[in-house]
Amino acid sequence: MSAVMVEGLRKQYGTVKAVDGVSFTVERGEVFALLGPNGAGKTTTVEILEGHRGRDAGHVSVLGFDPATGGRAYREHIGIVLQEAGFEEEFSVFELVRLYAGFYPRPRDPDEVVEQVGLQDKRDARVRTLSGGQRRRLDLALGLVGRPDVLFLDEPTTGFDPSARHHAWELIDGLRSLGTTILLTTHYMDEAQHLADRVAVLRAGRLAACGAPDTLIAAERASVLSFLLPEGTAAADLPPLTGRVEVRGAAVSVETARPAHDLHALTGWSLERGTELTSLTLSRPSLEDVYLDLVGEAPS
Ligand SMILES: Nc1ncnc2c1ncn2[C@@H]1O[C@H](COP(=O)(O)OP(=O)(O)OP(=O)(O)O)[C@@H](O)[C@H]1O
Repeated sequence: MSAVMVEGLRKQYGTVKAVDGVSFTVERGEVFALLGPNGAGKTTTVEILEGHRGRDAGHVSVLGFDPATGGRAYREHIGIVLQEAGFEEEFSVFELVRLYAGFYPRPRDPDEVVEQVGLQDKRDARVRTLSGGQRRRLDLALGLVGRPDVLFLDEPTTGFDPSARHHAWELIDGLRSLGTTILLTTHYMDEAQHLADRVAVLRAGRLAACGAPDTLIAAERASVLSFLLPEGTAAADLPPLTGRVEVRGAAVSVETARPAHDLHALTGWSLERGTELTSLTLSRPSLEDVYLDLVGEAPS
């Protein structure tokens, strides 16, 4: 059985269709990222899965529970890291993590968790004295401490400095290797590409695409070969290529679904003529390129 099953999910606020017939599954042990511009319906979807919001229609199951009616038994199996968690400001980091550990039947060791998220230096600091990034790490600690089977991470690294982000990625990779199923939302495409086994792109409450990043990239976008025309040659001299050739001055780019074939034809042609293909590059499209094609705007 999949860890998460969503079928025909709908949620409307007044006239706004926040989630408009969304279906997907997340397998056990998978890291799954929900992507989409502001207002696309990511948080609404995740909060319905967490049991924090009701739905208007559709079927939802997480670990066999309906989040709307699963109650405490359900919540003992999940961990939640919210975008804006309100904390007890006068607690110390350790006290708060230990308090949360007490809510779960088989928690992780609070000291280990504090160390895992890189807050050991702040173990005894009051929560109110933490920086924004340190608070986000505390959020992560509170989500982890209950040893959840499914962990929901809403924009887990927003506000992190680059090294804290890489540290969080390692932590999430580590949780995956322990078999934790992770559903995260993010606006960082490099994060999704690095962490997620599969991604779903939401646009205006609907699923625009779903699949492994590499599969989506291969399906949606060709690779681009670029180089400078050797001196004394013209575009008309180029060998037959499968891709679409664009020439601007001496700069040639070839958008191709068969990069090995076209690269071979070009390098063979160049060697035969005793020339060099200066500035030759083969660029692999990124998830961000595909995302922009799908949602028609920059990630926000
Ligand atoms: N409680 C609410 N009342 C009314 N409208 C809401 C409510 N919550 C969300 N919406 C609307 O539903 C739509 C989807 O919002 P949601 O927060 O799910 O998007 P999101 O993809 O998480 O966006 P972001 O990237 O900004 O977090 C938006 O148009 C939003 O204004």
